[in-house]
Amino acid sequence: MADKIAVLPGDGIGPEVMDEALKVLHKTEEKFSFKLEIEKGLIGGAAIDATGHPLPEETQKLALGSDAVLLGSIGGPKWDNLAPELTPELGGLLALRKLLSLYINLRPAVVYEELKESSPLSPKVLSGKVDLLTVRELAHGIYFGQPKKLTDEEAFDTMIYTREQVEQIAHVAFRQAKMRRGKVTSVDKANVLSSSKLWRKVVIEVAKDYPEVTLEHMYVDNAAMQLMLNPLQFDVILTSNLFGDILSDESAAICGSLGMLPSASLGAEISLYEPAGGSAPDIAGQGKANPIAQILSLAMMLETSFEKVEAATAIRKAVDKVIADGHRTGDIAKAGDEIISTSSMGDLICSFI
Ligand SMILES: NC(=O)C1=CN([C@@H]2O[C@H](COP(=O)(O)OP(=O)(O)OC[C@H]3O[C@@H](n4cnc5c(N)ncnc54)[C@H](O)[C@@H]3O)[C@@H](O)[C@H]2O)C=CC1
Ligand SMILES: CC(C)CC(=O)C(=O)O
Ligand SMILES: [Mg+2]
Repeated sequence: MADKIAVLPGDGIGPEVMDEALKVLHKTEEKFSFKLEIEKGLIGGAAIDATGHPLPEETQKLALGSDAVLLGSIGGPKWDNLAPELTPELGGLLALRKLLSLYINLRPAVVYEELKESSPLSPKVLSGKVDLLTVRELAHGIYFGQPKKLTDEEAFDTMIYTREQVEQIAHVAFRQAKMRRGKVTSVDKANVLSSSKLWRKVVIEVAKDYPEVTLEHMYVDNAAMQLMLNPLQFDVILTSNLFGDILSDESAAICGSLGMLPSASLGAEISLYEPAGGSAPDIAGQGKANPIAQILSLAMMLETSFEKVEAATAIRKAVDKVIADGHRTGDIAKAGDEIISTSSMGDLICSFI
C-alpha cells in the first residue's frame, strides 16, 4: 500500500504555496519513481466556513490515518473574533498539534550567500554562514497550560512545564547538536519565571548525557538581541513554545523572509510539516507569496517521514539553484530585481529537479 499524506492547505497564502509544493512533489515522484497517496482536508478558517469547526472530525480522522501531514497555514482577520477554542489557531492548528502529540518543532534557518542583501543584517554581521536550528517545544507551555481565562475584565494564561516535558525536548536538541556543530544555547527567562528556572535546571542535568556538546544559557531578551548582533554564534537554540515561536520568526527575518523558513513538527508517530509563517493576509490571493518555505517543508517530510533522502536533496538543490540564478519573489527581491510570481517560482524549482 502506498504511503499516504494528508494535505491541509488552510487559509490565505496556504493554498497558493501548497499548489507549488504539490507540483514539486509530483515532479520529484516522477524523477525518483515513487508515489505518495494524497488526500486533501480542511483546517482553519476554510474548515470553519465549510463545517463550522476549525478541525472537523473528518480532518482529524484523515490526519490520524495518514503517514504524515503537509500543512499550509491557517487564520486571518475574518475568523479573529470567534470564541478562542473555535479559532483557526487554537481550535485548528494547536488542536491538531495536540492530537498528533507533536512536541518537537524544528525550524532550520540558513542564510543563502546570494540572499545576504535581502537580510536586514549588515554584511559585517553576516561575515560567515548563518546556519542555526531552533528546537522549539511545541505541545506544552503557555499555549496549552490550564487554567486560561478571558473575560472583559480579566484574562490570563498559564505557563507550565514539567521535568519530563523539558527532558524530552532537551534530548532532541542535544541529539541535533551532536549531528551539527556541537553547541546548544538554551533560551529561557530563568531570572523571572519559575517554569524557566525548572527548564534551566533540567537542561543542565540532560546535558550530562552529552559531554561532547557545549551548553550555554541565554535569557530570551538577550537572545533576541544576540540573534541580530551575532547570529553566527548559534548552532542549536533550545527553547519553549512561546519563545521559540518568536525567535524563529526573527531567525526567518535574518534569512530575508518568513517565506524561506520551513519547519517539521514531530512527535510520537505522525509528523506534520509546515512553513514557519502564517497565512499572510496582506499578500494572499495576489500570487506574491514565496513558496520556498512550503517546498522545503515538503523536503523535510520526504526525508524524515519517508526516508526519501535523494528526493529531498534534489528539492533543496533545486531551491539553491533558483536562488543562485537570481529568481526572486517580492519578499526576497532587492531594488531592481525582476519579481516573479508564486507559481513561476514553483515552476522554476520543478524545472531544476
Ligand atoms: N502556522 C500557521 O498557520 C500560522 C498562522 N498564523 C496566522 O496567520 C495570520 C496572519 O498572521 P501574521 O502575524 O500577519 O503573520 P504571517 O506569518 O502570516 O505574516 C507576517 C509577514 O510575513 C510575510 N510572509 C509570511 N509568509 C510569507 C511568504 N511565504 N512569502 C512572502 N511573505 C510572507 C507576510 O506577508 C507578512 O508581511 C494570523 O491569523 C495568524 O494567527 C501566524 C503564524 C503561523
Ligand atoms: C497559530 C500560531 C500559534 C502558530 C505560530 O505562530 C507558529 O507555530 O509559528
Ligand atoms: Mg509563529
